Amino acid sequence: MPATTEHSRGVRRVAIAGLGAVGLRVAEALDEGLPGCALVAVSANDRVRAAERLAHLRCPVPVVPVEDLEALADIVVECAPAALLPAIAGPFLRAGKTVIVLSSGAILSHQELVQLARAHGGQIVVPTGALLGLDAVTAAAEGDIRSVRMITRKPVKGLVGAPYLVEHDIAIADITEPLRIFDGTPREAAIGFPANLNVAVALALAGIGPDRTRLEIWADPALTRNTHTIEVDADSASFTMSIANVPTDNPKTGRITALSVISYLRKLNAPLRIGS
Ligand SMILES: NC(=O)C1=CN([C@@H]2O[C@H](COP(=O)(O)OP(=O)(O)OC[C@H]3O[C@@H](n4cnc5c(N)ncnc54)[C@H](OP(=O)(O)O)[C@@H]3O)[C@@H](O)[C@H]2O)C=CC1
Ligand SMILES: O=C([O-])CC(=O)C(=O)O
Repeated sequence: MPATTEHSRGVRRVAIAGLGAVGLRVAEALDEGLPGCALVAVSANDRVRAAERLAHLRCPVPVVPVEDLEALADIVVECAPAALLPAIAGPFLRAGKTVIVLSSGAILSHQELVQLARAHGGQIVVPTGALLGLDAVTAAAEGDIRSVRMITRKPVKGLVGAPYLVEHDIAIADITEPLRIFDGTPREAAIGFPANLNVAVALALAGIGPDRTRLEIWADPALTRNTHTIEVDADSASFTMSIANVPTDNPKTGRITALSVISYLRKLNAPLRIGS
């Protein structure tokens, strides 16, 4: 029997659930061409507007409700509001397929999705997204990590409206100095900042979990970029890394987020794969 080659493995059909700052950029990259991947369908809230946003693609694809995606695709990129994670991921995982999750904060309150993946041979992929260094953190976690700390600084418009600020009556619209607005864990932040701190949950899942990881969030009126610094102390290494994200049209979301998904999809079929 001939050996299976990249060529004979066939093309992976990719669906995108959510056509905002992340989804549209990923759709454009797939349309431009990622070896071994083909965009087959997308979902959005406003399907008419989504079709208009896809009109410039070389090969526009259908815009369908999220429940129709699984029949069309092998992989789904979840980049929609966090509350939709189970509806998007569930059907793919039940079919033993792959779900790339951007709303990673929602994984903590939907652990049943991990059970589904385990039971049916599917996989949930949390890309590095707007963060950095998850390869080093997962490697360190194979040994003993003593502590992980993350400090996030965001422009005011990247934070306004977060439930934590509303519940604790913290006003940031008119601050003139940096203000620490949160000191806690990624598990708490996933509830209080569901659209702002997916990166902290991704870091926690890579390292020592959502209760032992420490997180500070600052609102900084002088900033134009979302910045994240992670500090890890492990028996294998100590490291500190920072990233300053250029925002997209959505001030909560850095440009590098979509690029992280694109690089993951490109690696799926690459003859030389860099990074884990
Ligand atoms: N892990 C990470 O590092 C990061 C994660 N994120 C997270 O990724 C997700 C996507 O971010 P972003 O692209 O900036 O978000 P946007 O708000 O820009 O886009 C969200 C998209 O979801 C669509 N949507 C809303 N309701 C539905 C529905 N019922 N069915 C299908 N689609 C729907 C919207 O449709 P419409 O266009 O019609 O309104 C929109 O296209 C968010 O959860 C965000 O918090 C963001 C940055 C970094
Ligand atoms: O964590 C997020 O969801 C987004 C974020 O901070 C960023 O884009 O820098």
